[in-house]
Amino acid sequence: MSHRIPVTVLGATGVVGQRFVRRLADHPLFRIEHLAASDRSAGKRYREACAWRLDGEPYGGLGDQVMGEGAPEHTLSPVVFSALDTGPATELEPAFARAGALVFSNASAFRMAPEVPLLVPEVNPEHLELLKVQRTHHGWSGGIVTNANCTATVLVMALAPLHAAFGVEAVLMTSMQAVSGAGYPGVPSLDILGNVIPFIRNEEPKVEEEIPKMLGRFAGRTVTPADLAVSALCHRVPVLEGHTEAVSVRLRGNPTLEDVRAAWLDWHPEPQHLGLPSAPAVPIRLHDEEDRPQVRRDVELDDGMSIHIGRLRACPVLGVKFALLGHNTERGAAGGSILNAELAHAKGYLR
Ligand SMILES: NC(=O)C1=CN([C@@H]2O[C@H](COP(=O)(O)OP(=O)(O)OC[C@H]3O[C@@H](n4cnc5c(N)ncnc54)[C@H](OP(=O)(O)O)[C@@H]3O)[C@@H](O)[C@H]2O)C=CC1
Ligand SMILES: N[C@@H](CC(=O)OP(=O)(O)O)C(=O)O
Repeated sequence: MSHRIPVTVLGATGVVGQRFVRRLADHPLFRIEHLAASDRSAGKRYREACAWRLDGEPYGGLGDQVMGEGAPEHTLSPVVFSALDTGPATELEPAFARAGALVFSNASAFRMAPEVPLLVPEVNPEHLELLKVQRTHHGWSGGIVTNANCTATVLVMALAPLHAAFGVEAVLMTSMQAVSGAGYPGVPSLDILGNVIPFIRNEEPKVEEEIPKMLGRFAGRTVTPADLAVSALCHRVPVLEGHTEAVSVRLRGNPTLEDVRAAWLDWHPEPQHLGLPSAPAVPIRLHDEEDRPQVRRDVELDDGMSIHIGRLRACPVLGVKFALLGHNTERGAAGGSILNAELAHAKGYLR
C-alpha cells in the first residue's frame, strides 16, 4: 500500500477530525502524513492533544504522532481533509489550496462561493468540474471542494432522485439533530438532557441555500441553482449521532406514492457504478415498518454512509411526506468528504 496518497488532517482533535483519522487509518487510496489542529495542539503527541472518543483502535494507531502546525509551510500534503471550525478554515483552506493541496473541507466558509463545488457524489458529481474554473480564477494548482451541511446532505440525497424523476417544487423539512453536530464539548448536558431546543445558529439558512445549489445545473462554468422553495425548521435533541428529518415535498405532476418509491429504488448513482471505496452499495435504504427509521437501530448501518427513508405517505398540504435519517458526522461530514476525495481520484484530479 506504499503508493497511497499522503494526506493531512486539519482539525484532527475534534468530533469530525477523529472520524477522519479512524476512516483513513486503513484506507486503500490515502495514508495520513500530517495531523494538525490549533496552536494549543501543535507539538503535542496526538494522544496528549485530545481524548479519543470513538470505538475501534484508539487514535487510529497514531497516538504517538506529533501534531504539526496547521499551516502549509509545516503540514502540506497533496490532499488535505479539513475539519476546522469555520473561522480558521476561512484563512487556512485557501492557503493550502494556493500551496498546491486539494482541500476537502467540512467547513461552511466556502460552500456558497460560485467557483467552489458543493459536492455529494451521488447527487452532483459533475459539479466537481468547477475545480477547473476555480483554478483558473485563483491561479491555484490546488483547490477547495466542500461537502454540505450535514442536515442538507441527508436531505439532498432523498430529494435528488425525486428531482431527476419529477422535479421538486417545494420542500418543508423539520429536523431533530444530534448533539454531536455541535462539535465537542457542544451543548451543555444541563441544557439538552430531557429537552428539545428549537434553535441551531445559521442552520436553517444553510439548508435553504445549499439544497438549490446542489440540485443546480452545471453548464461548463457555473452552477445555476435549482428553482425550488425550501423551508427548514431545525431542532437540537438529546441524541448522540444521527439527524432525523420530517419532510414534506411538492413534486411536479403529482406522482403516486408508488412512483416516488420507484424513483428511490431505481436510483443507481455514479459512486456506486465506480465502486468508490466509501460508497455504500445501496445509498438509500427504504424501510417499510411503521416505526422506522430509528436512530438507535439504523444510523450506523453501512458505516453511516447510507440514508434511511420510511413512513412514506400522502401529505394533504404538499402531496408527499416521509421520515428521513442520516449520520451527521459520517455521511454528513468525514465519510462524505472522503467520498468526495475518492471521486476526485477516480476523475483524475489526484495522482
Ligand atoms: N459535527 C458535525 O456533525 C459536522 C461538522 N461540520 C463542520 O466540521 C468542522 C469541524 O466540526 P467539529 O469536529 O464538530 O468541531 P470540534 O469543535 O469538535 O473541533 C474543532 C477542530 O478545530 C480545531 N481548531 C479550533 N480553532 C482552531 C484554530 N484557530 N486553528 C486551527 N484549528 C483550530 C480544533 O483544534 P484544538 O483541539 O487544537 O482546539 C479542533 O480540532 C466545522 O467547520 C463544522 O461546522 C460539518 C458537518 C457536520
Ligand atoms: N450545524 C450542524 C453541524 C455543522 O457543523 O454544520 P455546518 O458544517 O454547516 O457548520 C449541527 O449542528 O448539527
